[in-house]
Amino acid sequence: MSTATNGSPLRRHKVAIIGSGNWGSAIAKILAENAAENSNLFEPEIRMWVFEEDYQLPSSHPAYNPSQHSRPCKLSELINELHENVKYLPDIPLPKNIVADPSLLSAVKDASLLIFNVPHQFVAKICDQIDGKILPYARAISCIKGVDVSPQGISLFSDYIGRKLSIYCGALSGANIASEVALEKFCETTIAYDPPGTLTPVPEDLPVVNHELWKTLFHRPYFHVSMIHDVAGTSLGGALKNVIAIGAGFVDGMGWGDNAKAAIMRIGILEMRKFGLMFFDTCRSETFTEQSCGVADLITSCAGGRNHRCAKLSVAQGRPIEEIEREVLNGQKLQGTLTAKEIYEFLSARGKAEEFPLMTAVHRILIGKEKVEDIPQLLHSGGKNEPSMSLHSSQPSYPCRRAGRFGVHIHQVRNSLHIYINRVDARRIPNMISLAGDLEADDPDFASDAFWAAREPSPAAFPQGQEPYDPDFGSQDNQEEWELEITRHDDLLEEEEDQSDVDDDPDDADAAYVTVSEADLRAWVGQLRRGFGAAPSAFDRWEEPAELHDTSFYFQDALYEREHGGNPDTPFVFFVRPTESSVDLLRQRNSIVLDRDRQILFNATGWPISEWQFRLNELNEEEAASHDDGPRPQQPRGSRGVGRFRRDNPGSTREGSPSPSLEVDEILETLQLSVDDDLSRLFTDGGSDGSDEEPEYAYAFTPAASSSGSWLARGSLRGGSQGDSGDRGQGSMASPA
Ligand SMILES: NC(=O)C1=CN([C@@H]2O[C@H](COP(=O)(O)OP(=O)(O)OC[C@H]3O[C@@H](n4cnc5c(N)ncnc54)[C@H](O)[C@@H]3O)[C@@H](O)[C@H]2O)C=CC1
Ligand SMILES: O=C(CO)COP(=O)(O)O
Repeated sequence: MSTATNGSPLRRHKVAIIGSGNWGSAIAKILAENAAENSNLFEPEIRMWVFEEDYQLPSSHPAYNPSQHSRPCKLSELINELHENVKYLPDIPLPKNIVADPSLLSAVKDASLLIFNVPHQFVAKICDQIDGKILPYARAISCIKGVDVSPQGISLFSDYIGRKLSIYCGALSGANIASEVALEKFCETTIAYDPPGTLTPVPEDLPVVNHELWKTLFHRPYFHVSMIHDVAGTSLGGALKNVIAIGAGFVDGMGWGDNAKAAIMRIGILEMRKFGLMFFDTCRSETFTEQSCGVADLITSCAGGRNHRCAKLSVAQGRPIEEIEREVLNGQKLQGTLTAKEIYEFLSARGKAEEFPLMTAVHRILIGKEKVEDIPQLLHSGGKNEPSMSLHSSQPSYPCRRAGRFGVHIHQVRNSLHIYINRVDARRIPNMISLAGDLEADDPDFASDAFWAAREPSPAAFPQGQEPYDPDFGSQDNQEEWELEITRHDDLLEEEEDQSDVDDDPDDADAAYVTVSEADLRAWVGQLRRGFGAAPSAFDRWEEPAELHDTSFYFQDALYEREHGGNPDTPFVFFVRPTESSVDLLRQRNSIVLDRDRQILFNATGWPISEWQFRLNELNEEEAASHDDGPRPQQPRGSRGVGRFRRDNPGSTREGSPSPSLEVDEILETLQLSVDDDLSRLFTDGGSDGSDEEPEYAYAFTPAASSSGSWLARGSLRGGSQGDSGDRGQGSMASPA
């Protein structure tokens, strides 16, 4: 690592905040205070992007100067002159190291830490503007309370931002009414940050971006930060409570009193949690019940938030909420009205609106389809729609398939869940071990630190506590399997009676038996999936993501996707030996990276990893079948060339060795894929440097829709020529030796 002689990194992070509304300005104040106090880590100046507008400073303002302020001035100029956001956060002095910048591009230029803090309806446009204009190794936090809903499904703004800009974005959310925070009244907040291991590395001369760094940037004596990993739960808490707060405002507007509001809040938190667990399989139940971003934010928002206030006034005065918003908020924006609509449309499209009676009622009242007076009836369904956590569903079951070389296999045997996982795969799953350690253990050995210590990969494998890319991944040495058998609490008795039926092996030192609550089980399965790179945008395809079935979870997803037709635009990239620069480009292009043995190294596509595994297994099977119905012959490493394909003769001309492993043109045809021209620039001719090394071919597929012809780029990458391995911090991907 490049450091000064005293061991400190050579450079400091430059922080930019995108947004300068009520919360944007309050957060900018916090950032500026902490940047000034931690000048070893951060450049003191905080750039704050201001959506420019003219503002007439009131003559009552103490700094009003008739020669300057008699006419409307640019808001950014007023902020820089008066060190106060006179429109969106009046009467709060801002630190002088905040620089208001009306140019978005100039505000984000050279910033390695980006804080997004705008009303959610403006995010897409902002991302469009800065796409490709930010540092590739930037890391971000979204303070936005909303969700991104499109016809394809729902995703978190943190994910949206990350995907759009090819960076990683975590989330900050909490019980944080901006005006109170700005007055430095004590509160708590939650920051969720859980980056994958495949990002463009943060340069070594900058401080490592981890939980500690984010905490240093945000924590204040009056603003207590709790760092967690559950980005979905954190973001959803902030987004969904806005809808519930409108419901609370309705009943307050009716004057129904505190009991009624408590009922709304109780049902609200259950619906929020149910929504999170149903549609986001990394979501943890306790994020809603234990964190500031969950129940605490719901309480404060139902008491003093803008959504609550405007809904209450709207009912009390019998006027549309939009009118009240314009009248009382002076340009600030409600998030709950739009979120209510988005959530309703999302649920309706999936036939789930009835299962969320409160959120549904709020939206239908807002659009005039129901009456506030009818809220009690709308919520009462004889318990039918009470948010519940049933594990059983009417999902079809699919035949179980073995995940084979792809590491994890999850299989239900009677009432328990068997997870087979190899050691290297386990390493790739952040927190898997600590998560398992958290579970209530049935077996004292399993619970013991020694059990896990014996299995924990060496700390060297986790620089700065992060998971690295493992160049040995897939090698024979690392195929040792663990078997974890997980049993639900409520099935324990039954299970005990039936022990003889359970497929276990008490002599197997790597087998462990855990009793797990349903919430933990869901979270854990989510964690497993996410560890394998399942893109969050795929979550909406899993109607009941963590249901137990007599089948493998992975293939259920894959089959579900297949049955529903899939997406012809889904990219498919098959690639060998990633280098840092190529990985970077492939990430930007929604690609998946495989190694020579078709092990998935990372997945930056919108498809769940399961889909890839499914396809790859199919390929393996087809391939095996095409070899005298026997197993695929093992090729020495580096020799698994697949033949050469030329653009001028689409998908048919081959030279060099015939393909022992893959009929690429058939795949292209079957999957209706073509190759992205741009990707071909990644590849150089293997062996042209005179080395003896076998060229390692790269296969890059992108959707046919993006290109008129169907052809394949061919190239090879030479391993180990990429210089900096960048094996530090989250997001590093070491160059193969
Ligand atoms: N205000 C609060 O107490 C809290 C707000 N939040 C969340 O923070 C996010 C940002 O909210 P606030 O800072 O309060 O914003 P705000 O409600 O003060 O909204 C006004 C902001 O939107 C900007 N704006 C208006 N039109 C725009 C456009 N076309 N493009 C881009 N920007 C435009 C304005 O310049 C101003 O900065 C929201 O998601 C909100 O839910 C989170 C915690 C507390
Ligand atoms: O999120 C908030 C408090 O945590 C503020 O909510 P409102 O947008 O309803 O004011």
